Amino acid sequence: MILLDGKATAAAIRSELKDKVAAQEARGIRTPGLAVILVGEDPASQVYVRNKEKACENVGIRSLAYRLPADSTQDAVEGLIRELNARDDVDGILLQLPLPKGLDSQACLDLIAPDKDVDGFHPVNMGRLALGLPGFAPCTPAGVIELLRRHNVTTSGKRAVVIGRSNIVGKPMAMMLWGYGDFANATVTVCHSRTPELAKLCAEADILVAAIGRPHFVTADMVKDGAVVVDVGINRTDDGLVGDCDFAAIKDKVSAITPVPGGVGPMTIAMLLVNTVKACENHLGLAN
Ligand SMILES: Nc1nc(=O)c2c([nH]1)NC[C@@H]1CN(c3ccc(C(=O)N[C@@H](CCC(=O)O)C(=O)O)cc3)C=[N+]21
Repeated sequence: MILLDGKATAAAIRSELKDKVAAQEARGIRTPGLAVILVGEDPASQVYVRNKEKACENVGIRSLAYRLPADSTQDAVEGLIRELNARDDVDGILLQLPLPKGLDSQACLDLIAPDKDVDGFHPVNMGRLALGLPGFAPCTPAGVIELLRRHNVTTSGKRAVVIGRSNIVGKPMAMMLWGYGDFANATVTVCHSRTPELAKLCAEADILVAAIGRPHFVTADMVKDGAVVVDVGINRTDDGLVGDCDFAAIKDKVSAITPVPGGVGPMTIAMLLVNTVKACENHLGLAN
């Protein structure tokens, strides 16, 4: 069994980015800038935002944090986004989700300039992904693809099953497994809460991606012998942070599996940094 080590892979990506940013800086090219907007005091979001700031610092990306009160108006959040859209020193804008109740997150995301949308959530970038055009892909599925690629997991011609159809993970994940650049080329099925015989379908998967948000949802009977299992779940339970898969029960059946923590999570942040460096290169007219 191969452990798909997201923590180590993310560290390797950060180190590559760090060298790239340092080399550009040495040539007098300005460093990439990422603006992170956090509205409210959700404790998990605060931890994520702090981790993103640390990751930026680690690779030499300037991070600008904007912390707005939980009772901010829609106009206040939109005003900040417009201001950041107009700033030449801001290459990427990340609006930490979820927003406090009463705020319209889609309206905010729609306002982020697509060339600064390093989360890949803007309809233009989702559309570009669907069409196979260059743009920004959402960081979590992009991180999964990169993790598979760097571990030489064969996806071409394989049967992939994605559990979950969210706009930020399941949907873009399925599109990327169909084909992403010259990678993937899998045959993809997306299942969800109303899929009949979900367990049976999953058990046919060569590659199984779990993005449901329910601890230990994927049990041993749902996993084919020798399958590659990617666990996107981040569930905070009394037993600590657990994924969507019953890792202990399936680890001996699989050919490869991601741990939680230390799997997809760190890759998500690494891809945010990749997208930010790419946004900066695009803004400066450098090839990437
Ligand atoms: N605009 C926006 N973009 C996001 O990308 C975004 C978001 N909003 N809202 C919340 C989710 C969640 N997310 C995670 C990123 C890293 C870890 C991560 O690194 N997890 C560590 C554990 C960290 C811990 O202990 O909590 C791991 O899995 O090893 C987890 C979750 C990004 N999100």
